[in-house]
Amino acid sequence: MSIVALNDPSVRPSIARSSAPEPMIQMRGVCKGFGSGVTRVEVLDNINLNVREGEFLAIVGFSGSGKSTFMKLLAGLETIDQGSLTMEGQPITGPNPDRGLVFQNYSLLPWLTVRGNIALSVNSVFRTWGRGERADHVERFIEMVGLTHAAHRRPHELSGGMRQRVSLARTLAMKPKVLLLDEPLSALDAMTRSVLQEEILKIWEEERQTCVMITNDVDEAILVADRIVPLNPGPCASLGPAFTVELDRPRKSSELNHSPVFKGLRNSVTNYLIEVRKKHREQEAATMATPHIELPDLQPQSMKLPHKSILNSSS
Ligand SMILES: Nc1ncnc2c1ncn2[C@@H]1O[C@H](COP(=O)(O)OP(=O)(O)OP(=O)(O)O)[C@@H](O)[C@H]1O
Repeated sequence: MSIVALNDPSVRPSIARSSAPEPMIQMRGVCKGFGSGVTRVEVLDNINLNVREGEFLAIVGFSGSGKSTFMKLLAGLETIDQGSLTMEGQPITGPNPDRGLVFQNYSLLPWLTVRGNIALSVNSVFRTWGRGERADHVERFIEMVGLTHAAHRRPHELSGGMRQRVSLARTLAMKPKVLLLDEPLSALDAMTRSVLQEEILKIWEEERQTCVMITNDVDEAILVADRIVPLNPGPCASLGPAFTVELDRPRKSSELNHSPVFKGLRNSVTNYLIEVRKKHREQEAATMATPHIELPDLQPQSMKLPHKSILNSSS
């Protein structure tokens, strides 16, 4: 396991080496906040990150730290306030089929079947392809996520895990250069989650797309990723040190549990997260501590009014 401090100014970023290939995604000094005036929230602060072509990168962090905001910036659904964010050297200014996003909440069209939902995306991206070619492509991705038997069903006839598979197939079928996975499995039960983790991994091993996955599950991050980067607690969340996952592929969760490398890495990442949260809470407590205020020595006055009889008008 090796650790590279991304935010440590003494560590030279990889772009400084002329022989290094240009990263697929590059973030430099990225800041993002919402609102204005007193309601302004600074969510992300000085984010610096390179994602290499073909790399599987996992971002782990706490709830509310800004993980979805981070992903929306990569997807082009939100724009940065400061810094630079590029893909293949070009600024990311809006959504693009080159960046496919899979959400936690699969937004499938309820009136279309599994096949129809996937075909809709395929038809919109591959307009120049012949009808047969597009249909074959759709079937290939239905098969890839193991839904051939349910291709004719509508979303309400599917389980949560099956819907998430459709969502994944729909995005994969558009052949994005970068796959963005925003906690795609967090709404699923442990068993389904574990099956889908291995499926995502299998598909990624076949396709080797650049992939950025957000997760709050350290074990999941180690199973899938080449590198794990923690997102420190917000507001003003910054990235922590990158942990390299030095485990051979293909990986299986049942086998990893016995690996000393896995256990060591899990301890390192978890300890980092615990420590950073503890520090954050201490800082919060220090800033929220009530200042000692000297009150003036005032004597209470009687607020009693002279006695009056109140007569009921109806009597
Ligand atoms: N459009 C928005 N307008 C105002 N504030 C926002 C907006 N989007 C996010 N925020 C705020 O930014 C902060 C981070 O939100 P975000 O959804 O990115 O966190 P998260 O880490 O994904 O959270 P969770 O794990 O709970 O989904 C929160 O305080 C949230 O209220």
